[in-house]
Amino acid sequence: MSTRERFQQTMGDVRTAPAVELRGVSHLYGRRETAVRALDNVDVQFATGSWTAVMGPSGSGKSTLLHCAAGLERVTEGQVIIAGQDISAASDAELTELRRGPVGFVFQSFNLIASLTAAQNVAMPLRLAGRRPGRQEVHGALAAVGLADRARHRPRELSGGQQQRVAVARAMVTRPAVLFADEPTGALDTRAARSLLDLLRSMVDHNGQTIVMVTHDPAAAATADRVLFLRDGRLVDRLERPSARAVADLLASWDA
Ligand SMILES: Nc1ncnc2c1ncn2[C@@H]1O[C@H](COP(=O)(O)OP(=O)(O)OP(=O)(O)O)[C@@H](O)[C@H]1O
Repeated sequence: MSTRERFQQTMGDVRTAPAVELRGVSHLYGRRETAVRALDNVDVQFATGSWTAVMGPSGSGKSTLLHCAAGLERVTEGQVIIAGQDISAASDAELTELRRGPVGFVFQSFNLIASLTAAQNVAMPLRLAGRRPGRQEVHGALAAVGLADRARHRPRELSGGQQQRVAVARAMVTRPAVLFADEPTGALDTRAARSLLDLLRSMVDHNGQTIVMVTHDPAAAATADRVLFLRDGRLVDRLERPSARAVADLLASWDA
């Protein structure tokens, strides 16, 4: 194989490499007899430019999976590889760096700072990383979520759906390789939820964003490319390009 062919093959591998990979990941909370095995030997890959929904009963380990995959929680066993970097052995300082760069997080409760404007909230991750936020950068992130005209508004002057869009802009301003979302539509009404899901869909389709999202809502899960089902800390099922009906049927079959 020529050098050029080898180079092209390597570039192909880089492009098709998963954005996040969990290898044999287990996570225990507590110690000895009181320990809870929240994740049990999970192997999964999240392809670059794909959107995965994670579902399962309460306590099945969904948030733990998200937190371990994002480097917010250290795994007890196994490896987590984000953007080609094994973070399992990363130092606390390296994990902090990771949270300021390759990973973005959106929570159910928005978590915006009430006293700051939308633009100041979006600028916060850049400031925390020691950077002086550029006006274009911050306003570009707000414009991308359809809120260019709300930059000076404070969270209480925005609807729930708009606040969650600000949270998405804040997560995206550092251009993370992966956006993790924990019940992002959980506090929104049906219309605001739909609009947020459409925004996430277009980020995947038009920008090649990778998204991993925990949800209880079959309609939200059906907007993703793939749904993974967790039970007792194990991946027990998956659906590709699911309909809301298929997701709801599978959930119902577990309760039966
Ligand atoms: N900090 C903690 N200390 C001890 N046990 C914990 C802790 N966090 C979670 N657990 C336990 O780990 C298991 C998985 O919890 P996790 O929050 O990941 O579930 P989940 O599927 O996200 O649940 P829910 O849908 O209710 O949010 C549960 O049994 C839970 O009680």
